[in-house]
Amino acid sequence: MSDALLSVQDFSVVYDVSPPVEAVKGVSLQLRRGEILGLAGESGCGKTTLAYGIQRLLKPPAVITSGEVLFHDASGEDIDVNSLDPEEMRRFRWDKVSMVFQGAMNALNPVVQIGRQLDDVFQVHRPEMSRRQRIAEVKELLEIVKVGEQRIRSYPHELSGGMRQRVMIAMALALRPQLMVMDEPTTALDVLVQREILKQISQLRHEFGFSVIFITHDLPLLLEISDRIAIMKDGEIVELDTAAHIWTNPRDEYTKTLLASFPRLTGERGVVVR
Ligand SMILES: Nc1ncnc2c1ncn2[C@@H]1O[C@H](COP(=O)(O)OP(=O)(O)OP(=O)(O)O)[C@@H](O)[C@H]1O
Repeated sequence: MSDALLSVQDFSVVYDVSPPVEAVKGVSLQLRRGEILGLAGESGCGKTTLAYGIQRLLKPPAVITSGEVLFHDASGEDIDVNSLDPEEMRRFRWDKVSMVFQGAMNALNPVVQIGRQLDDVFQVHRPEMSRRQRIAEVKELLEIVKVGEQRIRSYPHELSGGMRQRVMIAMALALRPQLMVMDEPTTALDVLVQREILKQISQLRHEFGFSVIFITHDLPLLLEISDRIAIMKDGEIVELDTAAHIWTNPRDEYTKTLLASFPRLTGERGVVVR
């Protein structure tokens, strides 16, 4: 596929405990450049293990037992993620991929102004930038995520939960990654704030061209935001299709069960403009 960003082939992860847990079993998928791929499925089906595993973020007792992960870099180079040494892996994670975790907004340092925390990202990873350039970038980022540059000197506690999560998204965007992995990024927020943020993520990926892997057990939410959705069950992807097809024409029995477990309030799909 010419517009693929990530190709995952026969990827398996086992937690080496007694008895061993086969958390991800022979998963293959391709993520396209600029798309939002939703990863859905009930708790424990392996979503997080898969998303972390393809970035090699898992720790023992997790063992990757099979699989290839190829990152098709914007430069044209194909990067075999499994073959990177620790230093290359560290740089790969910062330069190409970024993560937004559930409750990430609580990860901000409470005693440091948010502008300063964003500035730190550039100081560490773009040491060649001048102070003036960094401040300009930080202000721009705060504008992009609609926090507003006037908040540059705010402390986290002076911001709402939604605003803090936007700051975390700004941080994830800072180095212009090609892939953003979001693990239940808006779960802790109320529904309206959540929608606003999702809408913005969707617009930003058009603007900046990054792809998103969006993990949640909230299938209705995924139907709104995703281009395609992978449904996981017991470590396997049982169906992968466009959000429209999953909604109107689910083929797998488990997908149907999952859809039926959510009330259909409006009968229509989609509040978020994709
Ligand atoms: N450190 C661990 N040791 C042993 N088993 C684990 C470990 N971490 C996860 N598992 C098991 O691996 C399976 C997949 O877990 P995973 O967290 O990837 O699922 P998930 O779909 O992301 O769930 P959730 O939505 O609850 O986060 C589960 O059966 C879980 O119990």
